[in-house]
Amino acid sequence: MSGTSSVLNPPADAVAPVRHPDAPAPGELLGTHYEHCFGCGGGQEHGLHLAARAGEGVSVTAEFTVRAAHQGAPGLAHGGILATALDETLGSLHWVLRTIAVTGRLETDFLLPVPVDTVLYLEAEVTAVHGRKIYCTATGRLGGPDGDVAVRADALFIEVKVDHFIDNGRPEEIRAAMEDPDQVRRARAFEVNP
Ligand SMILES: CCCCCCCCCCCCCC(=O)SCCNC(=O)CCNC(=O)[C@H](O)C(C)(C)COP(=O)(O)OP(=O)(O)OC[C@H]1O[C@@H](n2cnc3c(N)ncnc32)[C@H](O)[C@@H]1OP(=O)(O)O
Repeated sequence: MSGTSSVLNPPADAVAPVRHPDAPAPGELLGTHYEHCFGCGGGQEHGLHLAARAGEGVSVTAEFTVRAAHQGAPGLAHGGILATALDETLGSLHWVLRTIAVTGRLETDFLLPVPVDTVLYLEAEVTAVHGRKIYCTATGRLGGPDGDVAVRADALFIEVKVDHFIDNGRPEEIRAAMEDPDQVRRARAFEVNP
């Protein structure tokens, strides 16, 4: 889209993304990557509780119901919350790539106001990969998966090793996550499966 920074345009030698052979089947619910994640975790009372599903190719779909706790203007979703919903949906793509990655850059367009109690129907896909750089795009629609686009984003995610979290996270949470065998198994599986 015009207005998107040139750093979000994949270089000429970028390659098409490849769906990992062990990616969840299209339609499968992805679940949370971390119980206390504000985007998808069940342990965050006012979090987004965003539910994402694997899509075809290297894509995902997700739904987010805007609640009163997510307001900016009266009765309307806060823009930062909508950016978070886009970021979380884009982050879910990495279940399909089976790569751990973090957001390096996220550029968002806010096209329509999003009222409290509405469902935002989100969709994201990886468009290209260049080394550790993962180029992706997302939309959020109102009224249904084919409804009007209310928000959209282009983003660059950067692949990292699990050490990114171990080295930079707060020791209490890292220790708790590392004591959760499911969390460790999941993180390691992402690292060892090319
Ligand atoms: C316990 C385990 C749990 C696991 C849970 C899974 C969590 C999932 C969470 C999901 C939650 C939802 C998601 C979230 O919210 S993720 C949370 C929000 N994001 C972050 O916290 C990331 C913070 N940033 C960093 O840690 C570093 O800057 C990273 C790791 C991103 C890069 O630093 P690193 O030292 O590693 O790499 P590099 O600097 O050599 O750069 C490498 C290449 O990338 C290019 N580049 C970099 N940045 C930008 C930029 N801004 N624009 C354009 N380009 C950029 C750079 O030019 C270079 O290109 P090239 O020279 O190679 O061509």
